[in-house]
Amino acid sequence: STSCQKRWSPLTCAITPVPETVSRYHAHAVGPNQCCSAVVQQIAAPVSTVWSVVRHFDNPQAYKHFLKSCHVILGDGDVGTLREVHVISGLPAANSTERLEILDHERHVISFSVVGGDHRLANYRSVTTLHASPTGNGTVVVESYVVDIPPGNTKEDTCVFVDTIVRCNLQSLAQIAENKNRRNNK
Ligand SMILES: C[C@H](/C=C/[C@]1(O)[C@@]2(C)CO[C@]1(C)CC(=O)C2)CC(=O)O
Repeated sequence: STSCQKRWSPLTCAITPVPETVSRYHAHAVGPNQCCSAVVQQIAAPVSTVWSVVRHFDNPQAYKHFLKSCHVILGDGDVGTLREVHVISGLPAANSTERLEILDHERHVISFSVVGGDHRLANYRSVTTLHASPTGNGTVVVESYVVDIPPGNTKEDTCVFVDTIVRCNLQSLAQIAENKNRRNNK
């Protein structure tokens, strides 16, 4: 897996057309007291393997290691389902109530919004899309978000905080998907 966020070279970006799911799903309306960013993670496993992990809205803790538990409080796993997650100790957060906004198994798009909870990221919404790597049979994950800047915080600090958590989550997703891919290929 990658040890840090991999940036595409200008050449790669120049010759790789932007998939329509990137332009369509990662464009966020950002208000004056909000911040927005995106994290890109390369994974050495096929999109189908990565999707088999990230698609389970009721089991984020499978790869999000800041979460210690999750249970569904409403819905059947489709758009509109509500989950409540509980956070490990040590973070400025205890729990969060989150709504599934998009779950597209064809385009490999999952999106959720935070609708409540005891934490500081009000109106957090993220979109995660999976793309087959331009070369080889790996996956490029793009996760973007928009969130209110908490009172007393700067835009930069908010982005650093959220980018750090998202990057950890995607690095963990890479490990899990690559391990699963190795097991599948045994
Ligand atoms: C940044 C985002 C999650 C954040 C949190 O889940 C939370 C909603 C409660 O605990 C956190 C781990 C940190 C926080 O302050 C707000 C990443 C993700 O889960 O996709």
